[in-house]
Amino acid sequence: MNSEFWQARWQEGRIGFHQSEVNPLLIKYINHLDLPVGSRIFVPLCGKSIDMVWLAEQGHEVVGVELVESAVQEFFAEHNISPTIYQHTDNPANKYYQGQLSGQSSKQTITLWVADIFALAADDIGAIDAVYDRAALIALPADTRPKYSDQIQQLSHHASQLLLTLNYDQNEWAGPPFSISPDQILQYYSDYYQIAELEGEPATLNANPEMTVTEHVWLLDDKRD
Ligand SMILES: C[S@@+](CC[C@H](N)C(=O)[O-])C[C@H]1O[C@@H](n2cnc3c(N)ncnc32)[C@H](O)[C@@H]1O
Repeated sequence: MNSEFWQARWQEGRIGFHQSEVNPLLIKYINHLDLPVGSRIFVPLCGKSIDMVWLAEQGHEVVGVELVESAVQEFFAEHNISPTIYQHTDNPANKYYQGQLSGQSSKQTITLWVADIFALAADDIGAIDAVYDRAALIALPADTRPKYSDQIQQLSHHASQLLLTLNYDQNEWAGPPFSISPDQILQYYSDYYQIAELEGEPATLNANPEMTVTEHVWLLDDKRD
C-alpha cells in the first residue's frame, strides 16, 4: 500500500471507501468526544470525506492529511470552496489547501495537507482537540500500523480519538480495508489511551458482501487525564 497504490486508486476512480452520506456513527458518537464548538479535529488519511464538511458545519475547525492531491482538489471543488494553497516552509514536497464552507454564518476553516502523514510534524498541523479516524488505520497494512498509531499520538499530543474499525476473517479477504481485532487495538493504543468500545455491530463490506464483518467504534482517551 505505497503511494503509487493510492495514486492509482484515485486516478482510476476506485474509491469504494468514499461515502456519499455523512457516516452515521460519527453523528451518533461525536458527543463522546465532549468537544466545545470551535474545536480543531484532525482527520488522518482523509480522502475527500464528506464527514469533514459535517464536522465544520458543527462549528469545528478541520485539519486533514491526504497523500493524493487530486482527492484534496476534488474535495474543495465538490463543495464549491476556492481554497488557498500554501507551501510547507521547510519541505516543498508538502503543501496544504485551506478554505471555508460557503454559506455558513460562522466560517470554519478546513485545512487539508497534501502529504504523507509520516512526513508531518506536530508543529505543522498545530493544536488538535480530537482525532476522527474512519478508514485510516484499517487502510494500512499490519507492519505500518504501530508506526501510524505512534504518529497519531505524536501529531495530536494524545488527543481523544473516535476510531472506526472492521473485524473479519483476514483469510477471507486480503484488504484493504484490513481487519483489526480488539487485541490489536490494545496493542496499538493501550500504552497511551484508555480504550472504550462504544459499539460492535454486524456490518457489510462492499467489496465482499457475503462476508461476516463487525464494525467497531472505539473511544480513546488520554491515559494521563
Ligand atoms: C481508505 S481511504 C479513506 C479515506 C477517508 N478517511 C474516508 O473515510 O473516505 C484511505 C486514504 O488514505 C490515503 N493515504 C494512504 N496512505 C497515506 C499516507 N501515508 N499519508 C496520507 N494519506 C494516505 C489514501 O490516498 C486514501 O485516500
